[in-house]
Amino acid sequence: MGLFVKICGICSEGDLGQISALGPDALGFIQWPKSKRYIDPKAVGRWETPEGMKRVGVFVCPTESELAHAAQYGRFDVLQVHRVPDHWKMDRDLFQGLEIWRALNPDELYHAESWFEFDRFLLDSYDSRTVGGTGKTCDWGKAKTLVKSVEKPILLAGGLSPENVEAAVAEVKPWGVDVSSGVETEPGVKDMAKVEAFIAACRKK
Ligand SMILES: O=C(O)c1ccccc1NCC(=O)[C@H](O)[C@H](O)COP(=O)(O)O
Repeated sequence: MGLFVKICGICSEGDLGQISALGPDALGFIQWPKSKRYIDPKAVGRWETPEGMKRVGVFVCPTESELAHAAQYGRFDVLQVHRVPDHWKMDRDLFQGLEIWRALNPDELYHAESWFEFDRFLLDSYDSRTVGGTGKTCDWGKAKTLVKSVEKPILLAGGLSPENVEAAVAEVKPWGVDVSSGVETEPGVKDMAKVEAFIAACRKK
């Protein structure tokens, strides 16, 4: 299988339609109300997406009831959680059939004991002022070490763009990549030329 590509922070049905046509593997919808990219799960639920393209709901330290509500209304396939405490657990039985991805920054190696709970990991940069969509690259050297040492698939995120994604993939060798601000004109508004260039760079052999 080739590199898995996720375009995150989609806020409108118009952007969604155009991005879907460009063929990424996953589409991300921010479920954190403080984000400029927040989108109501009920709106997401009304939007159609191509068969097999994963719908990812992105949360910050969510409660189980918040996850259940959004998963139901947004029709998500994946729940991606950011900033959950070290020993955060969830009742996987309540979310059967859904994948759970955990966002980490490359310094959080010490989370290892709770890693088995998650299906995938997303390595993102850390910013004390906000959570995701920062446009800041994370430490690719540390990310590379993590990719080698952790058995589960890892997506690299943080500050990726059409210009640097090939170099990032060559260095880190992640299972997948995730981008948001590197393909935007402003927070929540995607630039289709950049999305297309990003996906093309990811698909280059
Ligand atoms: O994008 C947001 O506003 C956001 C807010 C809260 C939690 C996560 C958020 N984004 C998550 C993502 O998966 C982004 O794609 C990832 O952080 C990379 O962002 P960027 O550096 O802008 O490419």
